[in-house]
Amino acid sequence: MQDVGVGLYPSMSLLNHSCDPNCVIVFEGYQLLLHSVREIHIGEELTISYVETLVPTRERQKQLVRQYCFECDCLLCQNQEKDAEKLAGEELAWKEVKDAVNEVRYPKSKEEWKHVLARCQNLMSSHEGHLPDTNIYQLKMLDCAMDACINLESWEEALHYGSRTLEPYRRYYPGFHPLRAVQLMRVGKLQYSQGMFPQALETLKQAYNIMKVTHGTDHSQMKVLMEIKEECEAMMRLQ
Ligand SMILES: C[S@@+](CC[C@H](N)C(=O)[O-])C[C@H]1O[C@@H](n2cnc3c(N)ncnc32)[C@H](O)[C@@H]1O
Repeated sequence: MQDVGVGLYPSMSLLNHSCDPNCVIVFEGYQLLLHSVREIHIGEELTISYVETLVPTRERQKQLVRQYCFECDCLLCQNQEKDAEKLAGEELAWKEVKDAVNEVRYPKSKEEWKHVLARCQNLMSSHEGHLPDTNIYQLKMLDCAMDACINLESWEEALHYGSRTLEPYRRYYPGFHPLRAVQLMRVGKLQYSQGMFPQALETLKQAYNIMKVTHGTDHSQMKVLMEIKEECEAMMRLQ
């Protein structure tokens, strides 16, 4: 798996969509990089996902029709795998969480982040036991709470929310997925910040194994990842 040789493809805009694609596109500054995420046979079509694959089949399909005017009939759309799990829990609860998460606009100040965090904390405590972390709206809220805590420099609480996202990320972004690599890296950094060096190293190694495929070893994010990994190893040698 490697750089797909974009030279063969005159333009990335020629790539068709699959909800289970064999390639991903990642940014490097203003550059777009195309990487294969599984073995591709000669003559096989290269595909990317045009939409966030986390959302259930019906929503992905609606978005593809609305934005790209076609109906997807990939295998994932046909078997609707994981849809039930993605919407597990009480419907009234996840609909409230979905609305709340969709309302969040990127906060511009600490006060706004505090407000976002308080909203997430209230929702999580009122729906405790009614929504599993595998529900995608609960998952989005955990991500949102993690972002808020990072912006408010509440590292321990950020790690609490981030750790809870890892298992759902593993289920919903299997194989090599850039979002899972970045999430593992974020959680690994938080573990490092809390002095949890062996755990951080393990998480960062998982991030590395995915990122070398999705981003490539020369990517700037990979260099940042290697630096933290090395710092972590140094701290472990000192202990
Ligand atoms: C960015 S273009 C992709 C290249 C396009 N197929 C071409 O030959 O120029 C996006 C358009 O390709 C078509 N397309 C992409 N993926 C598709 C898929 N999985 N099934 C059907 N049509 C698709 C849709 O018409 C969509 O609006």
